[in-house]
Amino acid sequence: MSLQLKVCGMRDADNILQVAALRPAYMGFIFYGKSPRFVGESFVLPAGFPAEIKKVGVFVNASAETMLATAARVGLDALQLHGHESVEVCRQVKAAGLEVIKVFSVDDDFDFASTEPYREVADYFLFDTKGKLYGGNAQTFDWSVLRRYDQQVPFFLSGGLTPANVAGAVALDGVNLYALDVNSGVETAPGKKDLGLLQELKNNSRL
Ligand SMILES: O=C(O)c1ccccc1NCC(=O)[C@H](O)[C@H](O)COP(=O)(O)O
Repeated sequence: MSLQLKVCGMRDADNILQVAALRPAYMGFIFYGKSPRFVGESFVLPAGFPAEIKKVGVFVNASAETMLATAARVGLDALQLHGHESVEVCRQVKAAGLEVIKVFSVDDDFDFASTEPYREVADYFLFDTKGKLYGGNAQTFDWSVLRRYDQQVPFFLSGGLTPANVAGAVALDGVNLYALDVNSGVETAPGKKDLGLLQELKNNSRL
């Protein structure tokens, strides 16, 4: 399986369709009211959104009921759980037929054993940089810690990816890397992706 790309934190209809034309495998929409990229309560996808791009709802400590209602209304394919969601919440999401991407905030001392309870209920893990915010911290972590991860669940790598550093992420070998997740590193303002930066990131990563 070749490395996949997820573009996260999309919001505006025109920008969504422009980025969709570059065909990332996943696009993420943030349903967390305290994020500067919050899509709002009545978000809908613009007409013409390509069916082959997986639509990911990003949530922080929301109830399974709330998330599943949003997923059904918007037509989401996957949920990215960015808070302290329990294994049971992940199980309910998976049982509803959605992909589960469980997020872990990583620093030098991160203990990958904390992911183990989630391995039966997560399709993917997402390793993001531990920072002040739940997500969108625009900082990388030391990717060499990923060598300590030896489980079967494939992961998204996230946190501070930019056109300048993405080649280093692609070059990580011997780790169970499934996809790269980009956000603020290709923005001109929160939620607004720059097509030139995104194309540069794609060129530099050959994604
Ligand atoms: O981006 C946000 O504002 C955000 C807020 C709360 C939870 C998650 C959020 N983003 C989710 C993502 O998947 C980001 O792509 C990820 O955190 C990396 O962001 P960045 O460091 O800006 O590339």
